Amino acid sequence: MESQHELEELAIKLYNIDAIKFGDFITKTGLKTPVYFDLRVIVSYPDVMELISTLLHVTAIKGKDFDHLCGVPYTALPIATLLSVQVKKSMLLRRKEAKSYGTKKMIEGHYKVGETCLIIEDVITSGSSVLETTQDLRKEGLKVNEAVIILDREQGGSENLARHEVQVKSLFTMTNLIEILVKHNKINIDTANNVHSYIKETHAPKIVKTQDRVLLSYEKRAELASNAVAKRLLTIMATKKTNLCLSVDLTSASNILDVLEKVGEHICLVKTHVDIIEDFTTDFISSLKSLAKRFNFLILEDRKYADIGNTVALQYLKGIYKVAEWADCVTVHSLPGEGIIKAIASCNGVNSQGIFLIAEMSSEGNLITGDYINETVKIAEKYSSLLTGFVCQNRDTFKNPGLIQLTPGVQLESSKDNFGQIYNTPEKVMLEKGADVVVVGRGIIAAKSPETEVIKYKEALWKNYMKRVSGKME
Ligand SMILES: O=c1ccn([C@@H]2O[C@H](COP(=O)(O)O)[C@@H](O)[C@H]2O)c(=O)[nH]1
Repeated sequence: MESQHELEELAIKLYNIDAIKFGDFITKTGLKTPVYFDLRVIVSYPDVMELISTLLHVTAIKGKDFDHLCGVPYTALPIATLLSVQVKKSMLLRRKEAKSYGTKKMIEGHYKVGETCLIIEDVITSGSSVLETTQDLRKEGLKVNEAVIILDREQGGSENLARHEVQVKSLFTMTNLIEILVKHNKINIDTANNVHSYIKETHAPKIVKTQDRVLLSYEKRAELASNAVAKRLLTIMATKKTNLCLSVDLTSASNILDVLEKVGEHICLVKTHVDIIEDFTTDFISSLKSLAKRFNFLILEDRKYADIGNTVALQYLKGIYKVAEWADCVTVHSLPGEGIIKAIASCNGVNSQGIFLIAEMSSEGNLITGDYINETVKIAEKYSSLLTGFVCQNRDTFKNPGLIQLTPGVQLESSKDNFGQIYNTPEKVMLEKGADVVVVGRGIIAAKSPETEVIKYKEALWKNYMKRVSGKME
């Protein structure tokens, strides 16, 4: 097979069936793009499906030694099926949600620990979907080191995956696909140049070189995040221009809703301790969720789970609070080990999931040691697509720019409360301590006018965020 000729034929077919569109589009993470790929339509075109699987076979798979194939759900599933038949290798199916009955398996099919699995995907941008599938397969003891892709958007996906030891081989990069379309007069040179500039602006090697996460903008960090909640939170922060999380540590449901009504437009996240509410009802949750939707903020239940996995799964799903049904994310101690993360992950499908792992605490005399912090970060690296970030106090605690540093213990003046809570200023946590999202509780809710106070915090935090991303830190 003359693969260049066939590749060009495929590019033209994809254009003709509207799998490639040019214009002004918004990506899943809320960013603008001049080109959009929708490869879901290919299932309606058997000739395109056949050409794709033949090309993937000939140019990317032939000669590779592997035991199984696994398509990233959903678009790549039929392609993986065709390939499995063509190359006579077994296929594995990764569920997006664990079954709620029976085996609760994430991976279907027959396999043995230590066997290798090749991943098949249609398009990669940040590489997060490939990474999620990789991590689920690795959890089962399978070896995953390669992914075969139809199109690499050249926005950092292959570099991110390489950092997780997954090598990417693609049929097209966005650059060569555009060249083919120009060559065959499908698009003009202006459209092509527009896409080239976009690739230059958004290509991630620049980002990868700048290892210091605190110098990157929240928009860029959203692209690098592999956890869906981290992506949403960073996008909200960038859109609303706020990195303030309000800790509504109030015991009356109506007081919580009143405060949120007044300050909702200024926050990106609300942090609850649901078990301190004396008049908790499911109506309260409905009102909380509708405020979150109206003002575009996420909900973090600061439950600080710390038991064995099985108990934590029950605490998260059951009881009167049913946290999994309404919280976008929860806080979790690393003390019991990685089982606690697996337990929360096994409950998925109930709500979009995020976990903030507690690496450090703001209280004086806490017992967390340097070794404990290092081991906590190691767990996080293993499960980075399940983690939204860390609750921590220092910029050196972790490096991964796709994770978020949530820092409590903040008031406008440095001080302490009567029980050892240590407060740093917005300037200090943003410029010295590396905070991304800053938690403020009593500084706002105990103020005479929370609606005035919230603006002071929001502005002080944002001013210092701008300072650090513009490189104007002293
Ligand atoms: O290390 C930690 C972890 C969590 N918190 C929580 O944050 C708020 C802080 O409230 P303030 O009124 O601003 O002190 C509170 O809900 C804590 O449970 C923390 O302070 N430190």
